[in-house]
Amino acid sequence: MSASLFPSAQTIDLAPQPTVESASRPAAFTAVTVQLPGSRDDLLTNVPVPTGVLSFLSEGEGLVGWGTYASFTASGPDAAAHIAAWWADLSADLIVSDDVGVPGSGPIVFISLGFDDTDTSVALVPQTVLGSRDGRRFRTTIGPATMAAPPAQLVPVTAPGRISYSDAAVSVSDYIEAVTAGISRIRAGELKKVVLAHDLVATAENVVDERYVLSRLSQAYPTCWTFAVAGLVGATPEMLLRRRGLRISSRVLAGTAWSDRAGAHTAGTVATGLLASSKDLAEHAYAVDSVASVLGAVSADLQVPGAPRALPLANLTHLATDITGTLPAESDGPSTSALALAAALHPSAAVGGFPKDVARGLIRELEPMERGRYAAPVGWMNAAGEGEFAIALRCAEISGNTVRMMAGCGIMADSDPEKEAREAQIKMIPVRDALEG
Ligand SMILES: C=C(O[C@@H]1C=C(C(=O)O)C=C[C@H]1O)C(=O)O
Repeated sequence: MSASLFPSAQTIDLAPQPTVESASRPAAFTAVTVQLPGSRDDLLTNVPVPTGVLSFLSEGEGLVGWGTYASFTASGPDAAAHIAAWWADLSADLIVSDDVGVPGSGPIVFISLGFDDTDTSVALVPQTVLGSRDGRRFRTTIGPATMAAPPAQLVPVTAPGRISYSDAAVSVSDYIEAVTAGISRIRAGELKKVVLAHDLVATAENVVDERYVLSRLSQAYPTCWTFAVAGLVGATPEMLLRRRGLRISSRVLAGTAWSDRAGAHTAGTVATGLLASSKDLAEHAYAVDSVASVLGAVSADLQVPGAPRALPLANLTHLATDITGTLPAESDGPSTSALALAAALHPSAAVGGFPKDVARGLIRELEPMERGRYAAPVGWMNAAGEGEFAIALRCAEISGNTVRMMAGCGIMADSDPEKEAREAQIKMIPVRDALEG
């Protein structure tokens, strides 16, 4: 965990304070966004610090940030609501100047929620954000009105060096046992689907430079969202909730196949098999229904495709459904912010199971590890409640030389435990490859 930045408080911090000392707090805090000259260089190459990096990037567009203007942690069932209230207060106090006016310009907060009520959720307002949207570059600086944009003293990126792996809380054989138990419970009629995960620790020779991992992830998985918040770093293919103006969308994934033969994904055979797999289609349908039922309650025109498509990534192929809708202007408010909607969707059946509460209980019982912020919403939001929250997958918690990876699979009545264990291994490849360079 990002222990240096965020002590793992198990209680809600009810009196959050900006990290700037209130005694020395000047009268005005500003968020100033300026347009920068057009540039095609990778945003990550501009991040001056090796750790505490903030990132939310896809196809070269998005946001990176560093420095802490303010931070907040919370846990419990209302963690997201506490973060939302904190952010509303904090952003209301900022004097904003934004000549750019694109998604992500102006003041923003990066948020990474905890998976379960006992896991700590983190919110962080950076001092500096660099953004790229629709070909436009911008920089936002948040701080005292008198503060100039801090000069970026770029610390050179370093490689992690030799990597060794060891079991973490749930080894592969423990995982196979847990999946076997999950299958029995499904067959006994307790639930229909449960998503079970396990972890693996990589130890690097050197302190891990988050930029090294992020750059490699974004190059290998350009269509995924390369994210970093408080040491949780990954490249996820799954968008839980995006909100722009009143438009909302979600990319639901569940159902996975791969080939051990290089290049087989693009050949289409994996996709064809996946689209014909009744196990994967049923697993996918639970995930789609779990998202559509929540968003259908807030959007009268929700569009849900009748069948999934295949989404090939470099290491595997998923079944994917893109859902879109519009929020009614008259009922818009804090309950329909991107964060509130992401929290209401979490955990979707893509990472929890069905029925939701039974699956959550079974995960606690069969998975003897803390998910922390793995498999929970991660992203950013502005003061108007627009933003993007992906599901934190294909990721790891980085702390010093230690990198804890987590990955899991949707378990159904007809799952094969050995195959699910193999799938979880394949889902760890993105971070392993990024570390090994
Ligand atoms: C749980 C993970 O991935 C999820 C599970 C999937 C599956 O079981 O087919 C597919 C995509 C994700 O929704 C993970 O990557 O750890």
